[in-house]
Amino acid sequence: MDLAEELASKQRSISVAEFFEKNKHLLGFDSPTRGIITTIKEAVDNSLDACEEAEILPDIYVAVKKTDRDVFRIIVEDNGPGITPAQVPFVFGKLLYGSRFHQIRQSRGQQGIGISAAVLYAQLTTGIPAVVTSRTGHKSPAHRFELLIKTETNEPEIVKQEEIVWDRMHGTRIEIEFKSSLAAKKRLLDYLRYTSVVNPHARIRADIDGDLHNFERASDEIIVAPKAIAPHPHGIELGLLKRMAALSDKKLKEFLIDGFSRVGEKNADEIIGISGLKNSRKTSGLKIEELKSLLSAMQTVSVPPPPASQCLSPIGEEMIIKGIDKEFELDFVKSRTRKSQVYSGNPFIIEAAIGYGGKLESEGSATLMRFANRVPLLYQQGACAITNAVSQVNWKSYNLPQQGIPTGPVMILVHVASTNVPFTSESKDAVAAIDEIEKEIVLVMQDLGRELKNFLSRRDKNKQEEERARAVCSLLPDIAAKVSEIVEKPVPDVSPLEAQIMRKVVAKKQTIGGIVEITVSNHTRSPVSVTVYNMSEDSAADAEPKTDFTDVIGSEYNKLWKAEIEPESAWKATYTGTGSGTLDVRGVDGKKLVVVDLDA
Ligand SMILES: Nc1ncnc2c1ncn2[C@@H]1O[C@H](COP(=O)(O)OP(=O)(O)OP(=O)(O)O)[C@@H](O)[C@H]1O
Repeated sequence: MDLAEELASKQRSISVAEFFEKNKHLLGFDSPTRGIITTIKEAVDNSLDACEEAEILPDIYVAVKKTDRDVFRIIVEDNGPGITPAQVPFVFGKLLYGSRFHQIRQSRGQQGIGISAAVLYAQLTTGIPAVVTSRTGHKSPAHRFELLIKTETNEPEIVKQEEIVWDRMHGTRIEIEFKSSLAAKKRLLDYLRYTSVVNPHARIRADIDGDLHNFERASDEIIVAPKAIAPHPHGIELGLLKRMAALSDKKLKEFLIDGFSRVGEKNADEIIGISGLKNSRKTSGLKIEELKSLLSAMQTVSVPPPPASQCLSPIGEEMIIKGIDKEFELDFVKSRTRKSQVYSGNPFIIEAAIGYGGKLESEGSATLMRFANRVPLLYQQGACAITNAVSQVNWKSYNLPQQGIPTGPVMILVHVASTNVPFTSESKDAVAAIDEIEKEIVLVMQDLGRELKNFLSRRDKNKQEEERARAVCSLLPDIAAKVSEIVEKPVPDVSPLEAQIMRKVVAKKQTIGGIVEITVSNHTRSPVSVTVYNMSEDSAADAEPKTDFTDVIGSEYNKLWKAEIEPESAWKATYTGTGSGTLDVRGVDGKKLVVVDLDA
C-alpha cells in the first residue's frame, strides 16, 4: 500500500461532539475549576434569555453541591417558559442545536452549543447523565429526563424519561455532575454579582456548597426580548447571499426589499443598476459571478443603518445605576448609553459607567467589569478590545493614575450590546479588536472621565472648606473665653456656633404641586440622621415626629429618614406636605445639629 492509500484508509468524518470533547477549552472547559463557572454561565444565560422571550421576571436558583471528594453537582433552575418534552433531549443532548443562531437580534446565547457542552463535559469526567426537569405550564405535566450525548453521532441518548409531579408551574431545572473544585469561588460570586448588576430585573438565589447568597432584583420592569431583523446589505457575505438567493423564488427587486433590512424601492433600483443585472431575473437562477456583482453593488449603495432600537436591548443609564447601587457602595457613579453605531453591517450600542470611592479597594488596578449582551466576561481581560480601549484613554488628564487601565478606588463598567458581538473565540471571553467598537468605548470613557474629574475636584474643594472650618472651630473656645474675660461675662456655649460652621445644611423648597424637595449636604465626618417635623402645631424644641408624614413615608419611615449620610455626600428626598415645616438634623447621639425652617 502506498502512502496516499494508507492515509486514505485513515480518513473519516469527525462528529461535532467528538471534536469538542477533544477541544473543550474552545468552549470554556479548559480546567475543572472553570467548568463550574462555564456551566452556570451557560445555564443562567439560557434562563435569562428564555424569561425575556416569555416576558417573565426571572427567578433563578443556582446551587453547587459537593457530592464526592472531587465531584460537584451544579443545579440551575428557572421560572421561564419551560421546554417541550420533544425538544429537551436535543437542547441538552446535541451540540449546535438552538433557537437563536439564525436570528439577527441581541441575545445572550447564539450558537446552540453552550449547555450541551456542559452535558458533554459531565459525561466525560464522571459519566453521570444530566438530569433535566421542565414544565411548560400548569396544564402540562412536568417531564424529567436523564440524558447523555452519543459522541460519535452527536445525538441525544435518553437514559430515562418520566412524567413527574413538580411544584413549579413552569420552568426548567438542570442538574449536572462533574469533577471539579471550588477554587474559583470568588470568581463565581463575581459572575453572579455582575450578572445581577446588568440584569437588575432578575432575582438570583445561590447556594454555593452551603454558602447562601441572594441577589435581589432592583426593578420589576419586565425586559422584553428584542425583535429579529433581516440582514443588512452591508453586513452580508457571499455564502449567505448565495443561500438566500437559492432559497428564494422572488425577482431581484422584491428579493432585495423583502430580504434585507432598510432596503426600499429607491435603494433596490440603485443596487440593481450598479450590479448590471436585470430586475426580471429570479434570484434562484443567479450564477456565482452575478451574485458577486450583486454583493458588491449592495455594499456600495448607501443604505440607512440597521434599526438598532428594534433588535438591540440596551440596559439604560438609570437601570445601570440601580444595578450598581444595589451591589456596590460607592461615593460617586455615573452611566452613559451611547447612540447605536454599526460595524460591518452589525448594529451595536456601547454603555458604560464609572464609579469611585466607597468600599472599593484604594490600591491596585481599577475594577473593570466587561459585558457583552448583558453577560459578564470573566476571562481573557488582557486580550479584550474593552480593556484595550479603556487603556487607550489618558486617565491622568482626569486626575486618575493609570497603569494601562486606571488605578485606585475606581470601578469601570462597559457593556457591548450587538446582534453579533465579535468574540475572539467560541468560549465568548473577550471582544475582538474592532475599530468602531473601540472608538465608541474611548469616547464614552472620556465623557465619564470628565464627570469623575468634576466630582473629584468638588470633593477636594469641600475637604479644603472643611479643614478651614475645623481650624476656625478649634479657635472658638479660646476666643470665647478671652472675650468673656474682657467683657466680664460668663463664657458662652459655642457649640451651636461650631455646629453652624461645621455643618452645611441646605434646604430647598419647591412647592409645585405640593411637592417639597429637600437637599441636605452634610460636611461632617460623623453620620447624621434626619427627621422631618411639621411645626405648624408644636414648638421646634420638643416636637415629636408627626405621624401625618408617615402616610407619605409609609413603612419606610425609619429606613428613609434615619438614612445615614456619608461624609461629603448630598442627600435628597421628596415628600408631600402642606403645612409649614422644619428640617431637623440630629447627630447619631440625638444631639440637635441644626434646624432649618422650610418656610424661610
Ligand atoms: N432554561 C431554558 N428555558 C427555555 N429554553 C431553553 C433553556 N435552555 C436552553 N433553551 C433552548 O435551548 C437552546 C439551546 O441552548 P444552548 O445553551 O445549547 O444554546 P444557545 O443559548 O442558543 O447558544 P450558546 O451556544 O451561545 O449558549 C436555546 O437556543 C433555547 O431555545
